[in-house]
Amino acid sequence: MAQAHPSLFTHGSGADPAPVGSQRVPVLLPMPFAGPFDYKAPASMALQPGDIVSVPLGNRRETGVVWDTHNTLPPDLARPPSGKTVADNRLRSVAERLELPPLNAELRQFVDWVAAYTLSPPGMVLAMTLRLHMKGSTPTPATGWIVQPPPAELRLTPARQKVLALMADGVARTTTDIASAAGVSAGVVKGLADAGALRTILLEPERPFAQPDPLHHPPVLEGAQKEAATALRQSVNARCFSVTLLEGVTGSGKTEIYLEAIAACLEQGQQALVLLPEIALSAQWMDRFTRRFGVRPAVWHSEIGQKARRLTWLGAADGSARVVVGARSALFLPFCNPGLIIVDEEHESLFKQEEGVIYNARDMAVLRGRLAGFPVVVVSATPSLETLANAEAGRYQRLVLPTRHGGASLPQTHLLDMRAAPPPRGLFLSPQLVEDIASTLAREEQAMLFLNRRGYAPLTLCRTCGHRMECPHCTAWLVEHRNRHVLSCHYCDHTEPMPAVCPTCKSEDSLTAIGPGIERITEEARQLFPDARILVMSSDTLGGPAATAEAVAKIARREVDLIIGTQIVAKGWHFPHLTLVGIVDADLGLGGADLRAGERTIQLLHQVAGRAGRASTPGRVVLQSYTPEHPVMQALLSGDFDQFMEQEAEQRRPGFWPPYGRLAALIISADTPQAADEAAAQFGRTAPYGEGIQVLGPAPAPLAILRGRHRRRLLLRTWRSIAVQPILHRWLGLVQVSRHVRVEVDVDPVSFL
Ligand SMILES: Nc1ncnc2c1ncn2[C@@H]1O[C@H](COP(=O)(O)OP(=O)(O)OP(=O)(O)O)[C@@H](O)[C@H]1O
Ligand SMILES: [Zn+2]
Repeated sequence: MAQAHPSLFTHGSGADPAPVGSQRVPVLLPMPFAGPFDYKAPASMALQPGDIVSVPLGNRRETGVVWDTHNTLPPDLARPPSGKTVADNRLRSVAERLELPPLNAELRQFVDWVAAYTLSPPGMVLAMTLRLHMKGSTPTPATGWIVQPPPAELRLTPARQKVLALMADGVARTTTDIASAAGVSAGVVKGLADAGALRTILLEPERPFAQPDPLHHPPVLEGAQKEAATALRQSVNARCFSVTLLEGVTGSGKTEIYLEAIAACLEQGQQALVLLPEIALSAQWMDRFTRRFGVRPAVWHSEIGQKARRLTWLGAADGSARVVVGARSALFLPFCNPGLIIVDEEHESLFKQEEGVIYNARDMAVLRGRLAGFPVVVVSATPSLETLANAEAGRYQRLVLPTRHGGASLPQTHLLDMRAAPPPRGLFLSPQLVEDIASTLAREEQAMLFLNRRGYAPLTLCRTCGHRMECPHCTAWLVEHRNRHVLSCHYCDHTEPMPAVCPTCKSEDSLTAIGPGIERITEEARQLFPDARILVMSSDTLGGPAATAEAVAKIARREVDLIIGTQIVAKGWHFPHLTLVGIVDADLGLGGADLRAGERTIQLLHQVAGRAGRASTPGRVVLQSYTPEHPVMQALLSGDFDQFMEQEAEQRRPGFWPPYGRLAALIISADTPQAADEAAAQFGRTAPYGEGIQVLGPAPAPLAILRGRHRRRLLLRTWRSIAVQPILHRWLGLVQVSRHVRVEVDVDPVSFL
């Protein structure tokens, strides 16, 4: 596995002669190299795989992990061997072993597999695991003292005897603690240490995590809930790999039920991880957890701050963080005793990381469970076709909660044909929907309008010359944000002031907003319902978790009448007084050639609809659509999600589209269209072929220019029985691209942009 140091890495101090009794170890660095580098270490360091070490690299010091010398990958995923071995006498030395818990074998294997599956450098996957306090200074953990058998000649003074009596219990203590507890000076402690009667030991790290109590407040379960909870508890108690799909209509108690699986996991002393698609929107979830277990869970996401990251990382590693709830990256925490992973809203595309290591956290959670031998539970009201196919094939167990908890009924759905009853010109809410909102507000119930589009208008057009305002760096229209008087690109950071005249024909007052974003819907709603208390929920208006939590609390306190929001409002919120959900543009998302456009639309709209009528008052959902005959609209109307998914399956099966076949995308990007075309053509010429193997493209990506880079795509499609990784390895090996061309590999693509 280990590969040669490029000469770059052996300059500087040069190689020291290998001392007798030194050990040769591969060290994986959190960087995009093809594999670990060999280093040498004095045998006295006694390095083991998993130890976190500091090593020289060029003239820097880097933190890495002693890696395994043997290959842990299955043949399908194995990489072609790389590099040659460096001679012993040219090896550089490991500088030190850091006082951090080692990465266990299960995690190292997981890193290797994820790297191999996604065709990423293993160091980049390791970086996700190490990403904590490694940058900058390593923390110096507190050290203390512990007794060891004293040498025979130890001189025993009364002060020393006091210390030894205190320390006889074997508990480690700091110098200060010993001095004050034994009533002696610090010098006495030092004297005993120098005499060999005490030795230093690392003190246990801080334990900031209170222990969740599985018996704190268990729910009363009946019927299907009880059966599902029992089945989940059995899976957890079996302590072996399994995957269970927990499927249930919105408001059926899925969260409540998987908390029971966590309780079972806690009861047997293991750790549980819960992955949520958007942890910043989890205020209500945290409260539920706290009610159930008496304490808050450990939290992991990109915005928790250095200290919290470090503590959670160490808590995962030493087992003191018993339950971690996090975004997808939490999957790479070094759990010492994992017993369960829950993937809530498993169908969410947010589980797919689209940059750096391109991976799907749901699928990799299943992999981690398989490698380490513990159960994984995937949860959804509208499972992905991938998961349904796994359930159908018997690979996943399937548990179903068919009804809402507490006798609440599912909302009634009404489909408004916008062709027959259009809104007034320039407006977007149809008379019927307006009437529904008015009567809901009159009953002092809450209503919600959903439109998955930020800003005021998605397109600004010159009425005189037809010029469209586009991003100078992307193939995308600029979105008007009227509150801020700017046009902004939703794919890059570009923002510009709203121009007064058309940039092309210089006409004044000719630029027109086309189509609605939620700002525009809000404007319309304010005119229609001047007395309503309106709350806008989008990432533009909610600055972060605290603001979101406050907004949610306001809704719960009934200080809001009408909620207007983007997909943020679709999340698992429980708003008991919300009885009407209006979907402004149900067709949005169905355009384009995305394989999963229909599936994704139904999942999103079903989830939004599920916010209505969750308590005693029944809910109502109004869908505004210009294509009411579309199968997605019909399925939303009938509520027959299963039937819709069966139709989806029938459409994908014959062409070997996932989940009945495999896909991998190559995304080629370059500074100029020529360079991109040239590289893409090379991949086209060397494209793999054979029975069950097909390559589509090269073709310009729908986002043909992104952040100034020109993008081309190729799509490899194979039969399910054919692994794409070896094909991709061979293919990538055939093409030499220039340094300015970037090739990204996306195995199991979710986005086709
Ligand atoms: N057995 C139970 N005892 C008491 N309350 C329950 C029980 N089951 C569910 N609930 C309550 O019913 C509401 C809906 O449950 P929950 O949020 O778990 O459903 P869900 O299926 O996860 O919903 P969604 O998919 O819409 O997020 C919650 O307020 C929850 O606390
Ligand atoms: Zn842009």
